[in-house]
Amino acid sequence: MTSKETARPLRVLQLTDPHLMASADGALLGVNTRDSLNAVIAEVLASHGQPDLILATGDLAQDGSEEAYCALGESFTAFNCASAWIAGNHDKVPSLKEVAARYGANRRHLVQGGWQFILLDSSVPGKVHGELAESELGFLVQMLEQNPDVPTLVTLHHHPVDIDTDWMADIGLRNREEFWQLIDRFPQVKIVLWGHIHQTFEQQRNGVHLLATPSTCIQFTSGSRKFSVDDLAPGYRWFELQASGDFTTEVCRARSFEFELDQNSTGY
Ligand SMILES: Nc1ncnc2c1ncn2[C@@H]1O[C@@H]2COP(=O)(O)O[C@H]2[C@H]1O
Repeated sequence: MTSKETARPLRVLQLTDPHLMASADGALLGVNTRDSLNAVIAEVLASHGQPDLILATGDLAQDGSEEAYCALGESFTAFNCASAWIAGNHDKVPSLKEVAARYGANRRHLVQGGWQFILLDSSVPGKVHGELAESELGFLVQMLEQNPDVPTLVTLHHHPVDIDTDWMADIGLRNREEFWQLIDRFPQVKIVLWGHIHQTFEQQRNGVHLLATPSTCIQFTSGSRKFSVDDLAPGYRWFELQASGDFTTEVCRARSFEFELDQNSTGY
């Protein structure tokens, strides 16, 4: 292997909140969610090419159906790499895990390209908000203690900090203080990444980059007090991770996807 090859960054794709449904016609506020996911995937391949790893960060299905998870797996066959799927509030964990296992995507820990990826399940059956069970927090600590010198990305579905979108204040991660007390003990954590908020979010906290990403279907209006959807195109997040712990990231959108969003909706 040449020195140039060893310096190649790990290319990681985050796809989030696709809200797929059992029916191929399934739509959220007028947007066909399979079509929008496939438009995002086409944009990834045209703009960035093949990733080395895909993180699918929850609300993979709107209806928790096996058909929806199979549709996700089939869409991901456009990529040559592994993916890892986590649950959001709309998912049904048993079905998700069963189908994810068929696609080799039922993973909660990976070490690749000199980075560690820890995937946490913050879903609470029947609830919109998130919470990390003791078992998830224990797993997080165990992995961080076992890999003290490995730059780390931690991902979950729910937002673990306040965002400037008031109607979402009560539907983030409830036990976030416990989460941050743990993260604060481990300086190798470089990134905390989530979905759920259907919008771009980028901040820093104690040197940790806090990142969230548009949905592959509909978008919520940043800064809105009430439920509100924005007509921004579906999107994804791309990372280039160096083994040193340095990284770049950007959010991109499916530029040629045409859709008619029901902007008068007051919720779903
Ligand atoms: N008008 C609304 N007010 C509050 N919450 C809502 C409203 N409409 C939908 N929701 C919930 O808020 C969630 C935010 O993102 P989800 O896609 O998880 O699913 C959404 C619904 O469960």
